[in-house]
Amino acid sequence: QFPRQCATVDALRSGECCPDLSPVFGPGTDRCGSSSGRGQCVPVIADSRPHGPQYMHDGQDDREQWPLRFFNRTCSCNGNFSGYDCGSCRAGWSGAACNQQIRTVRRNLLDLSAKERNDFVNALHQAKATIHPDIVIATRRHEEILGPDGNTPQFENVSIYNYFVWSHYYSVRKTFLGAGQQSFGGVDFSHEGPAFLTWHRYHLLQLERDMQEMLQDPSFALPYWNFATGGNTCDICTDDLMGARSNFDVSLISQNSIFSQWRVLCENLDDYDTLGTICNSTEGGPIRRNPAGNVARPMVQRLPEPQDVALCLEVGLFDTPPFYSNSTDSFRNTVEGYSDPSGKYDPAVRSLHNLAHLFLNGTGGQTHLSPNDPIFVFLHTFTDAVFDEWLRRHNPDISIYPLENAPIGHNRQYNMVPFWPPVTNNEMFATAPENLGYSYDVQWPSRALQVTEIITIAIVTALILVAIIFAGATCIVHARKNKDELHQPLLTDQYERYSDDYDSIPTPSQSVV
Ligand SMILES: O=C1C=c2cc(C(=O)O)[nH]c2=CC1=O
Repeated sequence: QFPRQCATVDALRSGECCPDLSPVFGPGTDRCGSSSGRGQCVPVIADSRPHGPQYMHDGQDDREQWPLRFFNRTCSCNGNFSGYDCGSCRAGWSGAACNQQIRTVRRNLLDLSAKERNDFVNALHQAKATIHPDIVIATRRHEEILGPDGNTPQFENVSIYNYFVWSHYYSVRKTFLGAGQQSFGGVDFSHEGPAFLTWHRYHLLQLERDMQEMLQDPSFALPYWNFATGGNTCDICTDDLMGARSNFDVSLISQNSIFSQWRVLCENLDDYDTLGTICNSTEGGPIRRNPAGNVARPMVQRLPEPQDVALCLEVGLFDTPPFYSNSTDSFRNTVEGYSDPSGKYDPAVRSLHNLAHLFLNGTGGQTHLSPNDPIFVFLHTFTDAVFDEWLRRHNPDISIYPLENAPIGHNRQYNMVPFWPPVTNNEMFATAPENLGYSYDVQWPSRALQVTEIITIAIVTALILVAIIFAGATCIVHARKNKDELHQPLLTDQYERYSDDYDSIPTPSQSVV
């Protein structure tokens, strides 16, 4: 969440987090890379527009108006420069001057070669074991952040992958309302609202960026898992990818997979919620996963169908009031999985993203823990691919993203919790290839016709056939009539001539005797 340089008593007391980039002339001489024109230290802008009625404990949570409870000054970087000290580049740019455009391609995990699979799994494992070079995590709420003596900042180192896990936990944690009081769970800064898609997009970008730096490979891209197979097996749960099932315990990962050695973060929810502490970097038990194994909920024993993706891409509105998990005809609520795939809200439904989580039935199915299972990364890159395809097809104006009255954390200009430097939902609401430097290599399913559509098409086709037959018959009748009319003058002539002749024949009375 915060740069190591800012996890100090001085920085926390001053509220300023503007680290030096390369302070050759002493501390404070190159804040935000100002000496090379990369950026400057500015006041933080935090969203103060009203949020929705779901949260009613204003004043009691450090995540309100993020990140003002901790810092009110930050670096603002110029041009393509980016990062907490303006020492890195905006997504999609690289090079010392951040003027080289890059475009990475996120591919289907199943399309990776044996070597690519091996390299990728090793890279993830390296991220699990490598201390994040820049970021440390808070282990106490702001009230206790300087420690019992007021002089010991309560921050810890965390690995690159565990930071990914921790940031998700921090965004969904309950609001602590005081010792002996029940913590408030009706708050979620990354789910059940319009920021679901923008938040998870940035979450992935941050992991991808951290891994690119760790590997010194700007072309490194996270693959995706196309979970919409309609099947009841996890096709990426093989030992060369996410790990097969253990032969000894149905809910563990096979020992042939490196992921069987991973240990999870943020398990002790009850402690955090009753003591008012925050998950730290201490790891606990193994990843649990039992795909399709939830016998108590048959509905989550199958993955979403390809058709579900095709249908949800047709939902035209990004989100609808109340911008929550009961929104209907909302693309966001549909792909998140609280509506049926055509967009109709139904409290009994779990579809798409939610269904894929619940299908995993273990660590990956519990919101405070789910990123501990690396499948989370690929489940979410696919969800992000659907979001990007929706943006491409519908080309929405940003004005459709609610500015206010969305659940707390979800307004358009809200800084996403707990990312640093501050980044708004707004900034992630744009097509990825053009604005963020990555694209997806996906074949989208075309939508199968529904029964009502087949009936409508049959009726219209029948009507058209009847019309054609009727028109044909009318033509024939007209043609015959025309033909008759063509012949008629001759007959008339004849008749007239005949009549003339007839007229000219003297009647008996006229006969000259
Ligand atoms: O990790 C997650 C787990 C989830 C479970 C549901 C549900 O619908 O019950 N939703 C989830 C979202 C997650 O991110």
